Amino acid sequence: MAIPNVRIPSRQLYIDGEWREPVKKNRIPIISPATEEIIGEIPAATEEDVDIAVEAARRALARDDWGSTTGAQRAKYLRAIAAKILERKSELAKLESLDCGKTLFEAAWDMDDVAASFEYYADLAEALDSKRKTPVDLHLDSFKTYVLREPLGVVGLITPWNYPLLMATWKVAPALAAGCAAILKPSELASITCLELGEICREVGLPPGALNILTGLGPEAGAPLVSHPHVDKIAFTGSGATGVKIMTAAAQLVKPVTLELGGKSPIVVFDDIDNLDLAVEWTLFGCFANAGQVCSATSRLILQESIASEFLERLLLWIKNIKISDPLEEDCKLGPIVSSGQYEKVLKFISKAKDEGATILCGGERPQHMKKGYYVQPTIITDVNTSMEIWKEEVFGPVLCVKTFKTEEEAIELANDTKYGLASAIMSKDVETCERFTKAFQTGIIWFNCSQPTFTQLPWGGRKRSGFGRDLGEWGLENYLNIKQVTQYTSVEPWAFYKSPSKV
Ligand SMILES: NC(=O)c1ccc[n+]([C@@H]2O[C@H](COP(=O)([O-])OP(=O)(O)OC[C@H]3O[C@@H](n4cnc5c(N)ncnc54)[C@H](O)[C@@H]3O)[C@@H](O)[C@H]2O)c1
Ligand SMILES: C[N+](C)(C)CCCC=O
Ligand code: NA
Repeated sequence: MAIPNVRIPSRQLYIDGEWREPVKKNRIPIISPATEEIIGEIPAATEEDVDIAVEAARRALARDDWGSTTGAQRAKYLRAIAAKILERKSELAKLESLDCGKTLFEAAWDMDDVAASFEYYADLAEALDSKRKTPVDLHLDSFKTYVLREPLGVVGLITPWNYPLLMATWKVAPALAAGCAAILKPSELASITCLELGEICREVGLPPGALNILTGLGPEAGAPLVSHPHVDKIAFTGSGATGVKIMTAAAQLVKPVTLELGGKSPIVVFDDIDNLDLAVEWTLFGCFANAGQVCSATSRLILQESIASEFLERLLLWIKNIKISDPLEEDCKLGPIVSSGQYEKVLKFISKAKDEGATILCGGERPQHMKKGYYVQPTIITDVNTSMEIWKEEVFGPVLCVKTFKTEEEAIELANDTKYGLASAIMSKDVETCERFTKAFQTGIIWFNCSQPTFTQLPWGGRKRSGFGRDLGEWGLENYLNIKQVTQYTSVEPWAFYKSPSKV
Protein backbone atom coordinates (compact mmCIF):
# COMPACT_ATOMS: atom_id res chain seq x y z
CA MET A 1 0.00 0.00 0.00
CA ALA A 2 1.18 3.52 -0.73
CA ILE A 3 1.89 5.37 2.52
CA PRO A 4 0.71 8.94 2.06
CA ASN A 5 3.31 11.58 2.79
CA VAL A 6 0.77 13.92 4.27
CA ARG A 7 0.24 15.04 7.84
CA ILE A 8 -3.31 15.46 9.12
CA PRO A 9 -3.33 18.86 10.80
CA SER A 10 -4.79 19.12 14.29
CA ARG A 11 -7.24 22.01 14.19
CA GLN A 12 -9.74 23.80 16.38
CA LEU A 13 -12.99 25.46 15.34
CA TYR A 14 -12.52 28.36 12.95
CA ILE A 15 -14.43 31.28 14.48
CA ASP A 16 -13.99 35.03 14.03
CA GLY A 17 -10.87 34.55 11.92
CA GLU A 18 -9.02 32.43 14.49
CA TRP A 19 -8.77 28.88 15.82
CA ARG A 20 -10.80 28.38 18.99
CA GLU A 21 -11.13 25.33 21.17
CA PRO A 22 -14.76 24.17 21.49
CA VAL A 23 -16.32 25.43 24.72
CA LYS A 24 -16.85 21.85 25.89
CA LYS A 25 -13.42 20.78 24.58
CA ASN A 26 -14.92 17.69 22.89
CA ARG A 27 -13.22 16.00 19.94
CA ILE A 28 -14.29 13.31 17.45
CA PRO A 29 -11.87 10.66 16.10
CA ILE A 30 -11.19 10.47 12.37
CA ILE A 31 -11.39 6.83 11.26
CA SER A 32 -9.70 5.87 8.01
CA PRO A 33 -12.22 4.09 5.76
CA ALA A 34 -9.31 2.28 4.08
CA THR A 35 -7.63 0.89 7.21
CA GLU A 36 -10.28 1.29 9.95
CA GLU A 37 -7.61 2.97 12.10
CA ILE A 38 -7.90 6.24 13.99
CA ILE A 39 -5.81 8.73 12.04
CA GLY A 40 -6.61 12.01 13.78
CA GLU A 41 -9.43 13.97 15.35
CA ILE A 42 -11.62 16.99 14.78
CA PRO A 43 -13.13 19.45 17.25
CA ALA A 44 -16.78 18.90 18.17
CA ALA A 45 -18.81 22.10 18.43
CA THR A 46 -21.95 22.40 20.55
CA GLU A 47 -24.68 25.01 20.96
CA GLU A 48 -22.32 27.27 22.93
CA ASP A 49 -19.89 27.46 19.99
CA VAL A 50 -22.75 28.06 17.57
CA ASP A 51 -23.76 31.12 19.64
CA ILE A 52 -20.19 32.48 19.53
CA ALA A 53 -19.90 31.89 15.78
CA VAL A 54 -23.25 33.53 15.04
CA GLU A 55 -22.21 36.61 17.01
CA ALA A 56 -18.90 36.72 15.08
CA ALA A 57 -20.83 36.51 11.80
CA ARG A 58 -23.19 39.31 12.85
CA ARG A 59 -20.24 41.52 13.81
CA ALA A 60 -18.64 40.86 10.41
CA LEU A 61 -21.78 42.08 8.66
CA ALA A 62 -21.88 45.18 10.84
CA ARG A 63 -18.21 46.02 10.16
CA ASP A 64 -17.18 47.92 7.05
CA ASP A 65 -14.35 45.52 6.21
CA TRP A 66 -16.96 42.88 5.31
CA GLY A 67 -20.44 44.41 5.55
CA SER A 68 -19.65 47.36 3.26
CA THR A 69 -17.49 45.60 0.68
CA THR A 70 -18.22 45.81 -3.02
CA GLY A 71 -18.54 42.63 -5.04
CA ALA A 72 -15.20 43.47 -6.66
CA GLN A 73 -13.51 43.56 -3.25
CA ARG A 74 -15.05 40.22 -2.27
CA ALA A 75 -13.96 38.76 -5.61
CA LYS A 76 -10.33 39.38 -4.60
CA TYR A 77 -10.75 37.22 -1.52
CA LEU A 78 -12.46 34.48 -3.55
CA ARG A 79 -9.67 34.47 -6.14
CA ALA A 80 -7.04 34.36 -3.42
CA ILE A 81 -8.80 31.35 -1.89
CA ALA A 82 -8.92 29.63 -5.31
CA ALA A 83 -5.19 30.24 -5.79
CA LYS A 84 -4.35 28.74 -2.37
CA ILE A 85 -6.51 25.69 -3.10
CA LEU A 86 -4.56 25.08 -6.30
CA GLU A 87 -1.25 25.71 -4.51
CA ARG A 88 -2.16 23.02 -1.94
CA LYS A 89 -4.06 20.81 -4.42
CA SER A 90 -1.99 17.67 -4.04
CA GLU A 91 -1.99 17.81 -0.22
CA LEU A 92 -5.70 18.64 -0.03
CA ALA A 93 -6.54 15.79 -2.43
CA LYS A 94 -4.63 13.35 -0.24
CA LEU A 95 -6.35 14.60 2.89
CA GLU A 96 -9.75 14.26 1.20
CA SER A 97 -8.93 10.75 0.04
CA LEU A 98 -7.69 9.70 3.49
CA ASP A 99 -10.77 11.12 5.15
CA CYS A 100 -13.64 9.87 2.98
CA GLY A 101 -12.02 7.07 0.97
CA LYS A 102 -12.49 8.53 -2.51
CA THR A 103 -9.79 7.73 -5.03
CA LEU A 104 -6.91 10.17 -5.15
CA PHE A 105 -7.70 10.85 -8.80
CA GLU A 106 -11.29 11.86 -7.99
CA ALA A 107 -10.14 13.90 -4.99
CA ALA A 108 -7.76 15.85 -7.24
CA TRP A 109 -10.65 16.44 -9.66
CA ASP A 110 -12.69 17.78 -6.75
CA MET A 111 -9.94 20.24 -5.82
CA ASP A 112 -9.90 21.59 -9.39
CA ASP A 113 -13.67 21.99 -9.18
CA VAL A 114 -13.37 23.70 -5.80
CA ALA A 115 -10.91 26.25 -7.19
CA ALA A 116 -13.05 26.73 -10.31
CA SER A 117 -16.13 27.40 -8.15
CA PHE A 118 -14.33 30.09 -6.14
CA GLU A 119 -13.12 31.64 -9.41
CA TYR A 120 -16.59 31.49 -10.95
CA TYR A 121 -18.28 33.15 -7.97
CA ALA A 122 -15.53 35.79 -7.95
CA ASP A 123 -16.72 36.73 -11.46
CA LEU A 124 -20.34 36.77 -10.29
CA ALA A 125 -19.45 38.90 -7.24
CA GLU A 126 -17.90 41.49 -9.56
CA ALA A 127 -20.89 41.41 -11.87
CA LEU A 128 -23.18 41.93 -8.88
CA ASP A 129 -21.91 45.49 -8.41
CA SER A 130 -23.68 46.65 -11.55
CA LYS A 131 -26.82 44.64 -10.72
CA ARG A 132 -27.05 45.70 -7.08
CA LYS A 133 -29.58 48.42 -7.87
CA THR A 134 -31.99 47.87 -10.76
CA PRO A 135 -34.42 50.65 -11.67
CA VAL A 136 -37.92 49.48 -12.60
CA ASP A 137 -39.75 51.77 -14.98
CA LEU A 138 -43.44 52.00 -14.04
CA HIS A 139 -44.23 54.51 -16.78
CA LEU A 140 -45.60 56.86 -14.09
CA ASP A 141 -44.52 60.43 -13.39
CA SER A 142 -45.29 60.30 -9.70
CA PHE A 143 -43.20 57.27 -8.69
CA LYS A 144 -39.61 56.20 -9.08
CA THR A 145 -38.73 52.65 -8.09
CA TYR A 146 -35.83 50.33 -7.95
CA VAL A 147 -34.93 46.89 -6.67
CA LEU A 148 -31.90 46.19 -4.47
CA ARG A 149 -30.11 42.88 -4.23
CA GLU A 150 -28.46 42.68 -0.84
CA PRO A 151 -26.68 39.98 1.16
CA LEU A 152 -29.26 37.84 2.96
CA GLY A 153 -27.41 38.06 6.28
CA VAL A 154 -25.99 35.25 8.42
CA VAL A 155 -26.32 31.92 6.64
CA GLY A 156 -25.87 28.38 7.96
CA LEU A 157 -24.38 25.89 5.49
CA ILE A 158 -24.73 22.21 6.42
CA THR A 159 -22.96 19.74 4.16
CA PRO A 160 -22.32 15.98 3.64
CA TRP A 161 -19.23 13.76 3.47
CA ASN A 162 -19.30 12.43 -0.09
CA TYR A 163 -17.66 15.49 -1.69
CA PRO A 164 -16.61 17.19 1.54
CA LEU A 165 -14.84 20.32 0.31
CA LEU A 166 -16.70 20.53 -3.01
CA MET A 167 -20.19 20.43 -1.48
CA ALA A 168 -19.08 23.02 1.10
CA THR A 169 -17.68 25.22 -1.68
CA TRP A 170 -20.92 25.08 -3.70
CA LYS A 171 -22.42 27.01 -0.76
CA VAL A 172 -19.49 28.95 0.75
CA ALA A 173 -18.35 30.54 -2.53
CA PRO A 174 -21.75 32.03 -3.54
CA ALA A 175 -22.55 33.01 0.08
CA LEU A 176 -19.30 35.02 0.31
CA ALA A 177 -19.78 36.38 -3.22
CA ALA A 178 -23.19 37.70 -2.16
CA GLY A 179 -21.65 39.35 0.91
CA CYS A 180 -23.25 37.11 3.52
CA ALA A 181 -21.47 35.99 6.68
CA ALA A 182 -21.50 32.21 6.78
CA ILE A 183 -21.22 29.38 9.27
CA LEU A 184 -20.23 26.10 7.66
CA LYS A 185 -21.06 22.82 9.44
CA PRO A 186 -19.39 20.00 7.48
CA SER A 187 -20.11 16.32 8.06
CA GLU A 188 -18.53 14.75 11.13
CA LEU A 189 -17.50 11.86 8.83
CA ALA A 190 -15.23 14.06 6.69
CA SER A 191 -14.23 17.52 7.86
CA ILE A 192 -10.46 17.69 7.35
CA THR A 193 -10.40 19.68 4.12
CA CYS A 194 -13.16 22.01 5.30
CA LEU A 195 -11.00 22.90 8.31
CA GLU A 196 -8.11 23.55 5.92
CA LEU A 197 -10.39 25.99 4.11
CA GLY A 198 -10.41 27.89 7.44
CA GLU A 199 -6.61 28.06 7.40
CA ILE A 200 -6.71 29.28 3.79
CA CYS A 201 -9.24 32.01 4.68
CA ARG A 202 -6.97 33.09 7.56
CA GLU A 203 -3.95 33.20 5.25
CA VAL A 204 -5.68 35.30 2.59
CA GLY A 205 -6.92 37.72 5.26
CA LEU A 206 -10.64 37.14 4.83
CA PRO A 207 -12.18 39.52 7.38
CA PRO A 208 -12.89 37.79 10.72
CA GLY A 209 -16.35 36.25 11.02
CA ALA A 210 -17.12 36.32 7.28
CA LEU A 211 -16.71 32.53 7.27
CA ASN A 212 -16.79 30.40 10.42
CA ILE A 213 -16.31 26.64 10.37
CA LEU A 214 -17.85 24.50 13.07
CA THR A 215 -17.16 20.80 12.89
CA GLY A 216 -19.20 18.46 15.02
CA LEU A 217 -22.18 16.15 15.18
CA GLY A 218 -25.46 16.95 13.41
CA PRO A 219 -27.74 17.14 16.46
CA GLU A 220 -25.09 19.00 18.54
CA ALA A 221 -23.63 21.48 16.05
CA GLY A 222 -26.06 21.46 13.10
CA ALA A 223 -29.41 21.58 14.89
CA PRO A 224 -28.59 24.68 17.04
CA LEU A 225 -27.57 26.50 13.85
CA VAL A 226 -30.94 25.71 12.27
CA SER A 227 -32.92 26.93 15.29
CA HIS A 228 -30.76 29.97 16.02
CA PRO A 229 -32.89 33.13 15.73
CA HIS A 230 -30.02 35.13 14.20
CA VAL A 231 -29.28 32.71 11.39
CA ASP A 232 -31.26 34.02 8.43
CA LYS A 233 -31.15 30.99 6.14
CA ILE A 234 -30.07 27.35 6.05
CA ALA A 235 -28.64 25.77 2.91
CA PHE A 236 -28.43 22.01 3.34
CA THR A 237 -27.08 19.09 1.37
CA GLY A 238 -27.53 15.64 2.84
CA SER A 239 -30.01 12.88 3.46
CA GLY A 240 -33.78 13.16 3.15
CA ALA A 241 -34.29 12.23 6.80
CA THR A 242 -32.08 15.09 7.99
CA GLY A 243 -33.65 17.40 5.42
CA VAL A 244 -37.08 16.79 6.97
CA LYS A 245 -35.71 17.59 10.46
CA ILE A 246 -34.08 20.78 9.20
CA MET A 247 -37.16 21.96 7.35
CA THR A 248 -39.34 21.24 10.39
CA ALA A 249 -37.05 23.13 12.78
CA ALA A 250 -36.59 26.04 10.36
CA ALA A 251 -40.37 26.30 9.87
CA GLN A 252 -40.78 27.23 13.55
CA LEU A 253 -38.93 30.47 12.79
CA VAL A 254 -40.20 30.79 9.19
CA LYS A 255 -36.55 30.51 8.18
CA PRO A 256 -35.88 29.88 4.49
CA VAL A 257 -34.13 26.65 3.58
CA THR A 258 -32.80 25.07 0.42
CA LEU A 259 -32.50 21.30 0.43
CA GLU A 260 -30.30 19.19 -1.84
CA LEU A 261 -31.23 15.64 -0.87
CA GLY A 262 -30.74 12.16 -2.22
CA GLY A 263 -31.83 10.40 -5.37
CA LYS A 264 -32.41 7.13 -7.20
CA SER A 265 -31.70 8.35 -10.68
CA PRO A 266 -32.39 6.37 -13.85
CA ILE A 267 -30.21 5.83 -16.90
CA VAL A 268 -32.27 4.75 -19.91
CA VAL A 269 -30.36 2.97 -22.71
CA PHE A 270 -31.93 2.56 -26.15
CA ASP A 271 -30.95 -0.07 -28.68
CA ASP A 272 -30.11 2.52 -31.35
CA ILE A 273 -26.82 3.50 -29.70
CA ASP A 274 -23.92 3.27 -32.14
CA ASN A 275 -21.25 2.55 -29.64
CA LEU A 276 -22.17 0.02 -26.98
CA ASP A 277 -18.89 0.47 -25.09
CA LEU A 278 -19.43 4.20 -24.79
CA ALA A 279 -22.83 3.62 -23.16
CA VAL A 280 -21.38 0.88 -20.97
CA GLU A 281 -18.63 3.16 -19.68
CA TRP A 282 -21.05 6.00 -18.84
CA THR A 283 -23.30 3.47 -17.09
CA LEU A 284 -20.38 2.32 -14.94
CA PHE A 285 -19.18 5.83 -14.23
CA GLY A 286 -22.72 6.95 -13.43
CA CYS A 287 -23.10 4.36 -10.69
CA PHE A 288 -19.63 3.40 -9.44
CA ALA A 289 -17.69 6.69 -9.41
CA ASN A 290 -16.98 7.75 -5.82
CA ALA A 291 -17.99 4.16 -4.91
CA GLY A 292 -21.58 5.08 -5.77
CA GLN A 293 -21.73 7.66 -2.98
CA VAL A 294 -23.13 10.33 -5.27
CA CYS A 295 -26.52 11.94 -4.80
CA SER A 296 -27.05 11.95 -8.56
CA ALA A 297 -25.72 8.39 -9.18
CA THR A 298 -27.68 6.79 -12.00
CA SER A 299 -28.28 3.62 -10.01
CA ARG A 300 -31.29 2.31 -11.92
CA LEU A 301 -30.34 1.01 -15.37
CA ILE A 302 -33.35 0.84 -17.69
CA LEU A 303 -32.30 -1.17 -20.72
CA GLN A 304 -34.09 -1.77 -24.00
CA GLU A 305 -34.83 -5.48 -24.03
CA SER A 306 -33.34 -6.14 -27.48
CA ILE A 307 -29.81 -5.25 -26.31
CA ALA A 308 -30.11 -6.27 -22.66
CA SER A 309 -28.06 -9.47 -22.66
CA GLU A 310 -25.29 -8.06 -24.85
CA PHE A 311 -25.13 -4.88 -22.78
CA LEU A 312 -24.93 -6.79 -19.49
CA GLU A 313 -22.18 -9.02 -20.88
CA ARG A 314 -20.18 -5.93 -21.84
CA LEU A 315 -20.77 -4.42 -18.40
CA LEU A 316 -19.37 -7.56 -16.76
CA LEU A 317 -16.26 -7.40 -18.96
CA TRP A 318 -15.66 -3.73 -18.16
CA ILE A 319 -16.22 -4.28 -14.43
CA LYS A 320 -13.28 -6.70 -14.34
CA ASN A 321 -11.03 -3.72 -15.15
CA ILE A 322 -12.13 -1.69 -12.15
CA LYS A 323 -9.17 -1.65 -9.79
CA ILE A 324 -10.31 -1.91 -6.18
CA SER A 325 -7.55 -0.84 -3.81
CA ASP A 326 -6.45 1.64 -1.23
CA PRO A 327 -7.77 4.89 -2.71
CA LEU A 328 -4.30 6.44 -2.65
CA GLU A 329 -2.87 3.76 -4.93
CA GLU A 330 -2.26 4.70 -8.51
CA ASP A 331 -5.08 3.73 -10.88
CA CYS A 332 -7.47 2.87 -8.05
CA LYS A 333 -10.97 3.18 -9.48
CA LEU A 334 -13.01 2.04 -6.48
CA GLY A 335 -12.15 2.93 -2.90
CA PRO A 336 -13.94 2.07 0.32
CA ILE A 337 -17.30 3.29 1.60
CA VAL A 338 -16.91 6.24 3.98
CA SER A 339 -17.66 4.57 7.33
CA SER A 340 -18.54 1.27 8.96
CA GLY A 341 -22.13 2.47 9.37
CA GLN A 342 -22.54 3.23 5.66
CA TYR A 343 -20.73 -0.02 4.75
CA GLU A 344 -23.16 -2.09 6.83
CA LYS A 345 -26.09 -0.22 5.27
CA VAL A 346 -24.91 -0.99 1.73
CA LEU A 347 -24.42 -4.71 2.48
CA LYS A 348 -27.87 -4.82 4.09
CA PHE A 349 -29.45 -3.38 0.92
CA ILE A 350 -27.78 -6.14 -1.11
CA SER A 351 -28.87 -8.95 1.21
CA LYS A 352 -32.43 -7.59 1.34
CA ALA A 353 -32.51 -7.54 -2.50
CA LYS A 354 -31.46 -11.21 -2.48
CA ASP A 355 -34.12 -12.02 0.12
CA GLU A 356 -36.74 -10.31 -2.02
CA GLY A 357 -35.86 -12.54 -4.98
CA ALA A 358 -33.48 -10.39 -7.05
CA THR A 359 -30.35 -11.89 -8.66
CA ILE A 360 -26.85 -10.64 -7.80
CA LEU A 361 -25.33 -10.71 -11.28
CA CYS A 362 -21.91 -9.69 -9.97
CA GLY A 363 -20.27 -8.42 -6.79
CA GLY A 364 -22.43 -8.18 -3.72
CA GLU A 365 -19.65 -8.77 -1.25
CA ARG A 366 -16.45 -7.42 0.19
CA PRO A 367 -13.56 -7.95 -2.28
CA GLN A 368 -11.49 -10.94 -1.14
CA HIS A 369 -8.15 -9.17 -1.55
CA MET A 370 -9.06 -6.29 0.77
CA LYS A 371 -8.62 -7.57 4.30
CA LYS A 372 -9.30 -4.26 6.06
CA GLY A 373 -11.41 -1.22 5.19
CA TYR A 374 -15.03 -0.70 4.19
CA TYR A 375 -14.83 -2.04 0.64
CA VAL A 376 -17.78 -3.33 -1.40
CA GLN A 377 -17.44 -4.90 -4.87
CA PRO A 378 -19.16 -3.17 -7.77
CA THR A 379 -22.53 -4.89 -7.75
CA ILE A 380 -25.14 -5.41 -10.45
CA ILE A 381 -28.59 -6.66 -9.50
CA THR A 382 -31.09 -8.08 -12.00
CA ASP A 383 -34.54 -9.72 -11.78
CA VAL A 384 -35.68 -6.62 -9.96
CA ASN A 385 -39.33 -5.64 -9.64
CA THR A 386 -40.63 -2.18 -8.85
CA SER A 387 -41.87 -3.09 -5.39
CA MET A 388 -38.40 -4.10 -4.19
CA GLU A 389 -36.45 -1.89 -1.81
CA ILE A 390 -33.42 -2.00 -4.12
CA TRP A 391 -35.51 -0.33 -6.87
CA LYS A 392 -37.02 2.29 -4.58
CA GLU A 393 -34.41 3.36 -2.02
CA GLU A 394 -31.11 5.19 -2.37
CA VAL A 395 -28.24 2.81 -1.53
CA PHE A 396 -25.37 5.32 -1.66
CA GLY A 397 -22.91 2.57 -2.58
CA PRO A 398 -21.62 0.81 -5.76
CA VAL A 399 -24.88 -0.97 -6.53
CA LEU A 400 -26.66 -0.86 -9.88
CA CYS A 401 -30.08 -2.40 -10.35
CA VAL A 402 -31.41 -3.26 -13.77
CA LYS A 403 -34.80 -3.47 -15.48
CA THR A 404 -35.66 -3.83 -19.14
CA PHE A 405 -38.27 -2.14 -21.32
CA LYS A 406 -39.86 -2.73 -24.71
CA THR A 407 -41.51 0.62 -25.53
CA GLU A 408 -40.64 4.24 -24.94
CA GLU A 409 -43.77 4.70 -22.77
CA GLU A 410 -42.66 1.85 -20.56
CA ALA A 411 -39.17 3.37 -20.21
CA ILE A 412 -40.61 6.75 -19.19
CA GLU A 413 -42.89 5.12 -16.66
CA LEU A 414 -40.00 3.18 -15.13
CA ALA A 415 -37.72 6.22 -15.11
CA ASN A 416 -40.25 8.32 -13.21
CA ASP A 417 -41.27 5.47 -10.90
CA THR A 418 -39.48 7.03 -7.92
CA LYS A 419 -40.15 9.43 -5.09
CA TYR A 420 -36.92 11.22 -6.01
CA GLY A 421 -36.29 13.78 -8.75
CA LEU A 422 -32.64 14.76 -8.91
CA ALA A 423 -31.19 13.51 -12.21
CA SER A 424 -31.87 11.29 -15.24
CA ALA A 425 -29.73 10.10 -18.11
CA ILE A 426 -30.68 8.86 -21.57
CA MET A 427 -28.47 7.12 -24.10
CA SER A 428 -29.80 7.23 -27.65
CA LYS A 429 -28.59 8.56 -30.96
CA ASP A 430 -32.01 9.96 -31.77
CA VAL A 431 -32.20 13.62 -30.75
CA GLU A 432 -35.99 13.64 -30.87
CA THR A 433 -36.20 10.70 -28.47
CA CYS A 434 -33.84 12.55 -26.15
CA GLU A 435 -36.01 15.67 -26.37
CA ARG A 436 -39.19 13.73 -25.58
CA PHE A 437 -37.45 12.30 -22.51
CA THR A 438 -36.23 15.74 -21.44
CA LYS A 439 -39.85 16.80 -21.26
CA ALA A 440 -40.99 13.60 -19.56
CA PHE A 441 -38.24 13.19 -16.92
CA GLN A 442 -39.37 14.57 -13.56
CA THR A 443 -35.88 15.69 -12.50
CA GLY A 444 -33.81 18.86 -12.18
CA ILE A 445 -30.82 17.51 -14.13
CA ILE A 446 -30.81 15.62 -17.44
CA TRP A 447 -27.83 14.03 -19.13
CA PHE A 448 -27.82 12.98 -22.81
CA ASN A 449 -25.36 10.28 -23.77
CA CYS A 450 -23.42 10.69 -20.51
CA SER A 451 -23.97 10.62 -16.75
CA GLN A 452 -22.59 12.92 -14.03
CA PRO A 453 -20.55 15.60 -15.82
CA THR A 454 -21.21 18.73 -13.75
CA PHE A 455 -20.41 22.32 -14.64
CA THR A 456 -20.20 25.24 -12.23
CA GLN A 457 -22.21 27.46 -14.56
CA LEU A 458 -25.32 25.22 -14.53
CA PRO A 459 -28.06 24.94 -11.89
CA TRP A 460 -27.80 21.87 -9.65
CA GLY A 461 -30.74 20.52 -7.67
CA GLY A 462 -33.87 18.42 -7.77
CA ARG A 463 -37.56 18.17 -7.22
CA LYS A 464 -39.91 15.73 -5.44
CA ARG A 465 -38.08 14.16 -2.45
CA SER A 466 -34.71 15.26 -3.83
CA GLY A 467 -35.42 18.70 -2.41
CA PHE A 468 -35.73 22.21 -3.78
CA GLY A 469 -33.58 25.21 -4.58
CA ARG A 470 -30.53 25.22 -6.82
CA ASP A 471 -26.81 25.34 -6.13
CA LEU A 472 -24.30 26.51 -8.75
CA GLY A 473 -24.60 28.99 -11.59
CA GLU A 474 -26.31 32.31 -11.07
CA TRP A 475 -29.08 30.41 -9.23
CA GLY A 476 -26.54 29.52 -6.54
CA LEU A 477 -25.87 33.21 -5.93
CA GLU A 478 -29.59 34.09 -5.73
CA ASN A 479 -29.82 31.75 -2.70
CA TYR A 480 -27.85 34.26 -0.67
CA LEU A 481 -29.43 37.53 -1.83
CA ASN A 482 -32.26 39.47 -0.30
CA ILE A 483 -34.49 41.27 -2.77
CA LYS A 484 -35.64 44.68 -1.55
CA GLN A 485 -37.98 46.98 -3.45
CA VAL A 486 -37.73 50.75 -2.97
CA THR A 487 -40.62 52.99 -4.02
CA GLN A 488 -40.28 56.75 -4.03
CA TYR A 489 -43.14 59.24 -4.45
CA THR A 490 -41.68 61.94 -6.68
CA SER A 491 -44.71 64.18 -7.21
CA VAL A 492 -45.27 67.42 -5.30
CA GLU A 493 -49.03 66.93 -5.64
CA PRO A 494 -50.97 65.72 -2.56
CA TRP A 495 -51.97 62.06 -2.56
CA ALA A 496 -55.61 63.24 -2.09
CA PHE A 497 -57.03 60.03 -0.63
CA TYR A 498 -58.25 61.89 2.52
CA LYS A 499 -59.80 65.28 2.62
CA SER A 500 -57.12 67.79 3.67
CA PRO A 501 -58.05 69.91 6.76
CA SER A 502 -56.21 72.88 5.24
CA LYS A 503 -58.64 72.96 2.33
CA VAL A 504 -61.86 74.08 3.97
N1 LIG B 1 -28.59 16.59 -3.78
C1 LIG B 1 -27.30 16.79 -3.60
O1 LIG B 1 -26.71 17.67 -4.17
C2 LIG B 1 -26.55 15.90 -2.63
C3 LIG B 1 -25.15 15.96 -2.61
C4 LIG B 1 -24.46 15.14 -1.74
C5 LIG B 1 -25.15 14.27 -0.89
N2 LIG B 1 -26.49 14.23 -0.93
C6 LIG B 1 -27.24 13.30 -0.07
O2 LIG B 1 -26.65 13.27 1.22
C7 LIG B 1 -26.81 11.99 1.83
C8 LIG B 1 -25.51 11.50 2.40
O3 LIG B 1 -24.92 12.46 3.16
P1 LIG B 1 -24.88 12.38 4.75
O4 LIG B 1 -24.97 10.96 5.22
O5 LIG B 1 -23.74 13.20 5.17
O6 LIG B 1 -26.27 13.05 5.13
P2 LIG B 1 -26.77 13.41 6.58
O7 LIG B 1 -28.11 13.96 6.40
O8 LIG B 1 -26.56 12.34 7.54
O9 LIG B 1 -25.77 14.56 7.04
C9 LIG B 1 -25.61 15.75 6.31
C10 LIG B 1 -25.21 16.86 7.25
O10 LIG B 1 -26.30 17.14 8.14
C11 LIG B 1 -25.83 17.16 9.48
N3 LIG B 1 -26.94 16.82 10.37
C12 LIG B 1 -27.33 15.58 10.77
N4 LIG B 1 -28.41 15.68 11.60
C13 LIG B 1 -28.69 17.00 11.71
C14 LIG B 1 -29.69 17.74 12.39
N5 LIG B 1 -30.61 17.13 13.16
N6 LIG B 1 -29.71 19.08 12.27
C15 LIG B 1 -28.80 19.70 11.52
N7 LIG B 1 -27.82 19.07 10.84
C16 LIG B 1 -27.76 17.73 10.93
C17 LIG B 1 -24.67 16.18 9.46
O11 LIG B 1 -23.86 16.35 10.57
C18 LIG B 1 -24.02 16.53 8.14
O12 LIG B 1 -23.21 17.67 8.27
C19 LIG B 1 -27.32 11.12 0.73
O13 LIG B 1 -28.70 10.88 0.91
C20 LIG B 1 -27.11 11.91 -0.54
O14 LIG B 1 -27.94 11.61 -1.58
C21 LIG B 1 -27.20 15.03 -1.77
C1 LIG C 1 -20.01 16.65 -9.16
N1 LIG C 1 -20.67 15.41 -8.93
C2 LIG C 1 -19.75 14.34 -9.12
C3 LIG C 1 -21.72 15.20 -9.88
C4 LIG C 1 -21.10 15.38 -7.55
C5 LIG C 1 -22.45 15.82 -7.24
C6 LIG C 1 -22.69 16.00 -5.78
C7 LIG C 1 -23.58 14.99 -5.20
O1 LIG C 1 -23.32 14.08 -4.51
NA1 NA D 1 -13.51 10.40 7.75
